[in-house]
Amino acid sequence: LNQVATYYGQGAYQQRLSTFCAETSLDIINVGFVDVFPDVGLTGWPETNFGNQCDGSFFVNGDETSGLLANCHQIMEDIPLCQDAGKKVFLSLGGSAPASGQYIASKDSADDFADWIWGAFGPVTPEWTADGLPRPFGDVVFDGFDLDIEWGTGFGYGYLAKRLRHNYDTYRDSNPESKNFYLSAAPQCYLLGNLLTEAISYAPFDYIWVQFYNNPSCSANLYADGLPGFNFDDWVSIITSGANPDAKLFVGLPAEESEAISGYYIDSESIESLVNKYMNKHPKTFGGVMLWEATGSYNNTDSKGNVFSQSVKNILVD
Ligand SMILES: CNC(=N)NC(=O)NC
Repeated sequence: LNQVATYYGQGAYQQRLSTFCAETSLDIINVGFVDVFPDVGLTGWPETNFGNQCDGSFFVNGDETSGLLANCHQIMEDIPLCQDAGKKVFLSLGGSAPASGQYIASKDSADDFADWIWGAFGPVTPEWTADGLPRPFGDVVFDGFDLDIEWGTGFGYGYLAKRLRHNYDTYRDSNPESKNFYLSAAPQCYLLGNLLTEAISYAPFDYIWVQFYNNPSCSANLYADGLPGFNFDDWVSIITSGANPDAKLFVGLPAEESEAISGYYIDSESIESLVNKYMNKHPKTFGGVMLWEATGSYNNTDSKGNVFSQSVKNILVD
């Protein structure tokens, strides 16, 4: 079924996550971000940033203060509400800042990073807690992990994704009753020098939400303006020739005018035309729409009082 995905964690004056758990149009919520990776993180741990949602205290690692937020109680309390409402909640790695944060030094450190993320944010294991390692969201178990890679050289992200998949598969082999886990990625829409296309060819992602905004050569506004360049077809080819040819491709779009560079927001009429064309052109690969981001969508209501994600959902399912 065509789904709506969004991001939560960086919205201006955002409300707690439960507000968006109650939004029936949202199917997948990416909570962002793990914005600094261990090779460059304080004390060798990843660092996190969830906007206005935490109390500013950080975990201590040995006798050093890390950059890992320790008290984000509202997010911890609310993720189960979203999951009970049938939504998938992913933890997003990356984000748009800091530029220096998304560095992976080697394959070994990519594997170590994946193991750390799995231990801290995946299923609760006695070993992890016995080692006194942190569970920033307690017993909350994310449904998957998202790579929102905006910076770096491209190195390591495929290894990171593949190791996460390995960890899922190993865990499910010994816990066959456990829920499924998912991998997603949010590449920019340009192809030359793209930081995630190699990872997509190497590791089996389940969802690819391409950022068809803020990029002059390939964004959705070109389609809306009747101009060439919108490259959804190219992304279908990348996915169908990648490690998971059945991955779903989402059209990534701004949720309101102010959440993208001027000119890149397209309205629901344009989205309806674009969705109708590409959903029918690629029925197997078309998966839905991703909106950046939840608070912007919530503030962007139409004449009928529908928030933007609801307008988009109505287009997808009608
Ligand atoms: C300002 N940062 C972003 N727009 N980031 C994204 O859209 N990530 C999917």
